[in-house]
Amino acid sequence: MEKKKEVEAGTMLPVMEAFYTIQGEGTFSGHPAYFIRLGGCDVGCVWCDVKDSWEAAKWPVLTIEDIVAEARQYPGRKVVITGGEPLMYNLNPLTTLLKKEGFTTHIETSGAHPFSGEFDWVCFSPKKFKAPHPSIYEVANELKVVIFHKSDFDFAEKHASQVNKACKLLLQPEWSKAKIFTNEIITYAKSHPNWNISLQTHKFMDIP
Ligand SMILES: C[S@@+](CC[C@H](N)C(=O)[O-])C[C@H]1O[C@@H](n2cnc3c(N)ncnc32)[C@H](O)[C@@H]1O
Ligand SMILES: Nc1nc2[nH]cc(C(=O)O)c2c(=O)[nH]1
Ligand code: SF4
Ligand SMILES: [Mg+2]
Repeated sequence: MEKKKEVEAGTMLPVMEAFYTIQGEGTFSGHPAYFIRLGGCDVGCVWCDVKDSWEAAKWPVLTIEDIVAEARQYPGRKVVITGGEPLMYNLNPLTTLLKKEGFTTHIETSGAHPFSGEFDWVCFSPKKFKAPHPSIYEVANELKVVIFHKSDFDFAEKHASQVNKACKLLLQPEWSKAKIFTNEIITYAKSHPNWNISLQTHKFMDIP
């Protein structure tokens, strides 16, 4: 099969980078995990911290067998699929293989494309720049809203009203605005205790 067809089928995927680190954000913050960062994103967040990932064509296209073989080199068995926007791709073949090899599968997504893949943990981080696809709301395990502007608290509540009942609710300061918004987020969580705070702890630790 030619590469383009393989990518459409999800049997080959553009990989910007893959690295073994500590999950810095969300419910699993502090847990060792192997990150697979897929290339390509069409959401266009002004404050995105990996704008380099946006152009899919820049990154090598690898077979899912090679991607999983690399992950197996490390002792951890949690894999986080991120990007870019990983749901631009059919993630069924990659996650099926990861699970067959004994990995627990997590995803970081804006939800802007139809959901695919078999995941143990779904982090849904909706964006104003491209509306989520309806398929994400019932599968999300955590709703992680980045706070960049005052209006993002209302945006967070709007999405909280649409996710499933078990979904955890997290507010994460946008990194460059953290000085301004962290106090507001603390005040908000104390008065709306259904919300918890997520920080990008890997940036404080200066690790990938
Ligand atoms: C780079 S994104 C990749 C996955 C997917 N495209 C998404 O946005 O969820 C990974 C996580 O980082 C968050 N993020 C990106 N830039 C950020 C920033 N400047 N400050 C705080 N969080 C950020 C996103 O909201 C998302 O939860
Ligand atoms: N350590 C670490 N934790 C993370 N959690 C989500 C990340 C992401 O970019 O998806 C990320 C990341 O880039 N590094
Ligand atoms: S959806 Fe994710 S990868 Fe895409 S621009 Fe936004 S933060 Fe960056
Ligand atoms: Mg990151």
